[in-house]
Amino acid sequence: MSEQSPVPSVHPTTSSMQALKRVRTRHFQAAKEEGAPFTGLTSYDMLTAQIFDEAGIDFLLVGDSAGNNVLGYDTTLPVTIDDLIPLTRAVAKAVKRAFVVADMPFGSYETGPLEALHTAVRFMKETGAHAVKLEGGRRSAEQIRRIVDAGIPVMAHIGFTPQSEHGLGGHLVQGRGEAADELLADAHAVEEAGAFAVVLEMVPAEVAKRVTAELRIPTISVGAGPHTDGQLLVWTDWAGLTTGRVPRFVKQYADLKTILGDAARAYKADVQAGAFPTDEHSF
Ligand SMILES: Nc1nc(=O)c2c([nH]1)NC[C@@H]1CN(c3ccc(C(=O)N[C@@H](CCC(=O)O)C(=O)O)cc3)CN21
Ligand SMILES: CC(C)C(=O)C(=O)O
Ligand SMILES: [Mg+2]
Repeated sequence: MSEQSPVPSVHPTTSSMQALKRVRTRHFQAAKEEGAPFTGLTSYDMLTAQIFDEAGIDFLLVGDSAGNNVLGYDTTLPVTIDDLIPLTRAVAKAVKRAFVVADMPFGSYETGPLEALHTAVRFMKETGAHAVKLEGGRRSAEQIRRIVDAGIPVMAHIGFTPQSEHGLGGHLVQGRGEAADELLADAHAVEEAGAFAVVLEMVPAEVAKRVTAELRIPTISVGAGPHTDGQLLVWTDWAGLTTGRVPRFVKQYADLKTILGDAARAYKADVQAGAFPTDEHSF
């Protein structure tokens, strides 16, 4: 690093987000303008939320991916508001710095702006989350507008939207070829509706780059390449805990499946061998 141009304290070399007491919506905007990428992970419980918060992860999404990762469903479709409220409350209570986003589940906003507002109000009132997220571009624009007008920040989510996996015909990359224009239209629609950020899921990197350049609001990649303003991963994929198919866009930063499996086998072997518990574990 060159020492020739001292960096003013208001513009640290990494990100001005790191020093924040609490991350707020304007800081995502500032990060985009600074070109300092921010990070998010999903979280569904207090302990992971504390760990990720202390590690400096900027936002935690209490995703409806809890359906796959906590509740034992094959998809996110059966997940309800009542399933997510206690998980979101636990995450919001656990963090000091991270921005907490509550994911609105399938069937909680599609009928119209008032249903969407009612759901968003429930999450804000009952969980302590700082924003809500919902899926869909142009089709969800009125819902986004109504929630934002009530003073609730909205994170949009376009590209591959897991709640419509049957309509989309599987876990497929969105916005390829001619469909890039559709994706751009969705991105502009959510920005105009007042979303403070937009998740791009499973979108070609070059298309995500174009969206990021055209929008004023920050873009967040989950399987949309490196040219966005932030990155997001499902924590169980990222930590190597997922037992099912792990998407190609995931980088595994740990191997928790092996660590926990080895620990379970060692515990069982110790008990069978009389090696646990010993006097030091007894009263
Ligand atoms: N962000 C995210 N969204 C999801 O919907 C999701 C996760 N993560 N992680 C856990 C499960 C597993 N899912 C997925 C999603 C995509 C692929 C996948 O491998 N897709 C192909 C792309 C196919 C194409 O070319 O269109 C790939 O090669 O990555 C696998 C599992 C869905 N679930
Ligand atoms: C993958 C992200 C964007 C999500 O919606 C979830 O985890 O539920
Ligand atoms: Mg989700």
